Amino acid sequence: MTTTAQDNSPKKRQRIINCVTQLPYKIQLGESNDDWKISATTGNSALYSSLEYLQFDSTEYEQHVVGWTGEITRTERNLFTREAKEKPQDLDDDPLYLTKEQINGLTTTLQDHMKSDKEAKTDTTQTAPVTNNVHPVWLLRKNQSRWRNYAEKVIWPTFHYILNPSNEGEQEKNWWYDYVKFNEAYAQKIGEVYRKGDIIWIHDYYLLLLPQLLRMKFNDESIIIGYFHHAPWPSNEYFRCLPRRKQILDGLVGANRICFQNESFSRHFVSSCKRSLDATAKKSKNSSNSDQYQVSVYGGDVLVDSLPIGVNTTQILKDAFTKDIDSKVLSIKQAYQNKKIIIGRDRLDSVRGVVQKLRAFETFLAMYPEWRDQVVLIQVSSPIANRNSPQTIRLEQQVNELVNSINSEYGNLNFSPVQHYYMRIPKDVYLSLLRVADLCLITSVRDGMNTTALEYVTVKSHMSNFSCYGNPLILSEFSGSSNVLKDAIVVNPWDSVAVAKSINMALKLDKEEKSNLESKLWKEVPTIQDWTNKFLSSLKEQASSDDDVERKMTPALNRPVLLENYKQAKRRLFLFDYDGTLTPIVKDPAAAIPSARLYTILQKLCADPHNQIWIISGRDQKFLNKWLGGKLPQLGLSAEHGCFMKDVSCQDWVNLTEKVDMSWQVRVNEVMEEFTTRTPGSFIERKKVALTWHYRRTVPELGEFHAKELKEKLLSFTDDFDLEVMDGKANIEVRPRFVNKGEIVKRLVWHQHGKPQDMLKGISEKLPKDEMPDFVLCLGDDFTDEDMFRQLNTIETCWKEKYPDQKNQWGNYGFYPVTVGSASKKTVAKAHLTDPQQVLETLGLLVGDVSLFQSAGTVDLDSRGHVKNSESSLKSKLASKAYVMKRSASYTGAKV
Ligand SMILES: O=P(O)(O)OC[C@H]1O[C@H](O[C@H]2O[C@H](CO)[C@@H](O)[C@H](O)[C@H]2O)[C@H](O)[C@@H](O)[C@@H]1O
Ligand SMILES: [Mg+2]
Repeated sequence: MTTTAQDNSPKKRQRIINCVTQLPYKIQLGESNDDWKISATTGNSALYSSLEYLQFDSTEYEQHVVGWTGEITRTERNLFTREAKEKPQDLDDDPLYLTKEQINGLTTTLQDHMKSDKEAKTDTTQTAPVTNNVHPVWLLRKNQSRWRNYAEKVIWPTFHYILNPSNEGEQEKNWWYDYVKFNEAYAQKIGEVYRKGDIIWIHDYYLLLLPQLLRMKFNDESIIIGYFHHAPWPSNEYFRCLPRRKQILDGLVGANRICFQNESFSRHFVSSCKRSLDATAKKSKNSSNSDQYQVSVYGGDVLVDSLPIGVNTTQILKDAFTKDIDSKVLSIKQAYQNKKIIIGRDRLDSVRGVVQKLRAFETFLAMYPEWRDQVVLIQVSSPIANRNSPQTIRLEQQVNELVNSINSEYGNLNFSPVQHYYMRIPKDVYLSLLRVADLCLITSVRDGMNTTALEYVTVKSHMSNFSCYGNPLILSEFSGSSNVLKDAIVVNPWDSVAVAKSINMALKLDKEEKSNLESKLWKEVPTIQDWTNKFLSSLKEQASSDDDVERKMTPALNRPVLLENYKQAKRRLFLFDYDGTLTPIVKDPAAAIPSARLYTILQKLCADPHNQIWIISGRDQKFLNKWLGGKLPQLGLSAEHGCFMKDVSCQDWVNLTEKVDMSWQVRVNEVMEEFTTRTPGSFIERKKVALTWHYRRTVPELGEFHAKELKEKLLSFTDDFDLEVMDGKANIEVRPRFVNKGEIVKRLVWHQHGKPQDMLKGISEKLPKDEMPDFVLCLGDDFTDEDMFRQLNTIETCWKEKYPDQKNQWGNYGFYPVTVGSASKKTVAKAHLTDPQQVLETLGLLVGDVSLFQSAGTVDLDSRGHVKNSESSLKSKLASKAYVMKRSASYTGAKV
């Protein structure tokens, strides 16, 4: 018998960086500025129980939580009782200048809090405690709720099918800038925490830009980012109303996996990507037999699917069946003796359907007089944060009016059929209500997942003394939960009569019918442990499958560095491809003409004497002259992938292929014509030298199939002529091998900056470094542009040897070879921008045409959300110092 040695060493756990909108704590600051009060927040119970599970019970993962501190409020002591209570101070006016020590102090307090939670909650020591695992995002500024505005006032309504007139006015623009900064602040914090091999998990719609920002930040091809969307995702007809729809989608598709609460939300998302990003998608089934999509966008792939969130069923049952709650259940029962109890608990906002519920209940009492005086509806409505908005005030009025009218119509001096509590209730009261209920009524008109429904079914799965087992649930078909709890009594909340009939039917169910329903429903409740593990293990799988194929992810272009380098450089060279880089790809080549915005930006770039701008394209001279050279003679042009050149501020073209034998054109043309006849919709673009066969307008499958065949046929004889056959974007191009875009780049970089070109002369590698460019931005989208990037990389290697001491402050020579397309595209470029729109935004940034916060990833921020080293950042630092001095003086009695 052989024995195997047991490995007792602790297993290395997979690190997870879990990014949530807000840490699960409410943070209050006492008058002394050092006295922190930390308590658990309410809401988001499902998500926070997933954090708890990873924190306390998971042996497989080491969790690090990154989250905003939330609005920090101040407390003051009551003079008589000495009790601390929230100061009714306007948060908008509190600048919250905290010193580094105070911030560190609070971070430690939060970490200790988490640790003591662990000690209190676990009785096992199977996992090593991770102490430094709470990483607060500090965004201390006046008006702390500013960070919520865009998410809550623009995104949330649209995602819940509420269209507010958006005029992209000043206010909304500022909200957007704050939203961008909020996401940037997370990227920065994650930058401090991230280690190679970590999995990053991002939650919900406050952080839609974060996936792409992280790609931009980390030069780590193996980084795995998962995003879970807790809210509904609307149909594209709604989503496309968002003025920033493209930036939002661009931000999200930086993730490897995007997951939703149900299949219809993921379908809507895919449709938004198809319409707004021109993405394609392949549908299949995942291991749980639900739809998943491989969405190809900007040449890379993202996995999109759904996984409904769950609740911590074990904990709920443990908490709900205690002696204390038994006695609470009994008191409620006694208060409503011989009456059926219907319960509802919702946030009072326009989508939770409280108004619909009350209308349905009113209809029920009208339709079924026999139930009057026999049924009570206990409705708990919790107030939302922004109670002062006109919509909320109107909603409160509507609810009050309905409650009053039902109670005056169907109640009497001793009894009111609707008991409305407009307040937040403690957990034990909530659990008592779930237990005591004969029926739970959920009539939301839109939600992602209604956890009350899941918690109710969980509680009803348990036998207890009060014959509360298995009571039914009425659930709105518009709630995300109806996709999960398929055996609930599903209703349309807008149809009061149908809901009334369902209430009647539900209350009349006998014990056996109820028990049957519950046993089906109970099986349908997902647990939070399962949800967390499934989500993370699929990300782990993705990470390991990507290891196999040695996936290389290209980081997004670091725009703060680019901008800084641009400002400092004196000899700037721009090398731009045209189609797919400066203009989007369109069906008809003749229609791909420069936009007014492109002209403006090129004009501004050209106007700076430090800049030399070249367009290096596959297009012919005629096209480039007509649309670019003719309008901006300062541009240098190169046509047909390097066959022709026109220097900056010069009219004449030089043909670099003059001495080449062109007899191959006849043969290539013949073959291309044969394929054009066989492939309806295809055509040949005949340039001076190159020939291009286009198949964008064919039936896609046929075009692709014939393109492959054509390429093989051309390759069989092109070697004899030393030709290159290139796979372009829905085209096959042929041109002489010895010219390519890389050759042009070589000539332009190894050149005295600003001096005219001698096109027929070779290059000299003996030039002093300070006569050549100190900033080269090279942008291209296509296979042929790789020659440019490769050339720049070669020159960089050469310069490293030749001029090792002449690097700039970033440790390089200012070369930016950037591909236009997704991060997962195969390229030798060092960075990527997603599409021509992002190209223009980036160039706009350089010429001061675009605000720093128009799009994400343009600047670095300080911990208060100011641009690092900017005037406002410095001002804020000074104000903070003055504030701290004043405070300490007021404590010591000294004068400042
Ligand atoms: O080097 P580029 O400036 O990127 O030019 C490459 C080719 O672009 C053009 O074709 C491509 O763009 C068309 C317009 O969007 C599109 O309809 C076509 O399917 C693409 O292949 C151009 O027609 C070619 O001559 C260029 O070589
Ligand atoms: Mg191109």
